[in-house]
Amino acid sequence: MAKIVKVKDVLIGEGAPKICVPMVGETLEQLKEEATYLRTLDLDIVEWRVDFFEHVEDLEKVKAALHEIRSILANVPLVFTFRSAREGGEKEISAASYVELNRTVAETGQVELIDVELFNEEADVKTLVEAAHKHNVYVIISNHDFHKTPSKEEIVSRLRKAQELGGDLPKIAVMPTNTADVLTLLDATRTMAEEHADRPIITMSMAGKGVVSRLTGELFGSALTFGAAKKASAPGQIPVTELREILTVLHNHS
Ligand SMILES: O=C1C[C@@](O)(C(=O)O)C[C@@H](O)[C@@H]1O
Repeated sequence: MAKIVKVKDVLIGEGAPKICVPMVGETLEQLKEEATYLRTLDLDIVEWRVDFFEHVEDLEKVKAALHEIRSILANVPLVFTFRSAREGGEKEISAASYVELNRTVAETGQVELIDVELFNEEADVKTLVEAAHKHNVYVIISNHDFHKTPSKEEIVSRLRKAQELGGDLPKIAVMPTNTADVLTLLDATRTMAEEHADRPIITMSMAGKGVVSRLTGELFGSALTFGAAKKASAPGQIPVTELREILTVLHNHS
């Protein structure tokens, strides 16, 4: 893992994993409250999980909400994520709407990163990477399996594909059914980070069994981890204050 991704003042890929906290508000009021609360926490990056937003299919309302969120968050880097229902999110939209939504937001210049799911048409992924990069927006290319943990080879191959497609931060989240699955994810992370990646990667094993993978990224090669504020966006996210303490202990003693 060589290159560092610098997002505003945050260096992803250097030192302890950076902490990203999702916003999951459904209304503009809830989002404003959430953003205000997040400003009081020790975190590095905020993710807007726009699939929770009641007006996600109205681009004007998405842009207006983004404007408000951006002004509250000030200099905190923001990831824009529409997580599809098939990958553990709240809603499903057409491929055309997905591209339009992400392209429009990337063009506003009000987010630093967008999350694009790997399992879209390859041409759509490429279009979004190009559009984002044109506006100096980084791209997380992500994949989620909420039911199982694929083999090590499959995890590495998906991360490599995300890298090949131009993702600045290849990411995968998988569900363990036993502790061996957690080891599979950690081993895949180590192999990808040490042997194939020329950029930071993000991995996690979800739910209770997988919590350890959200803490040990510095050792095994995952550069960013998701923590919860009031409400988690996926199983296994621990409160952000505890997360920072553990990451710091592991950083200072490794
Ligand atoms: O992809 C991810 C990772 C995640 O699913 C997690 O397991 O922490 C949480 C999501 O909000 C985010 O978009």
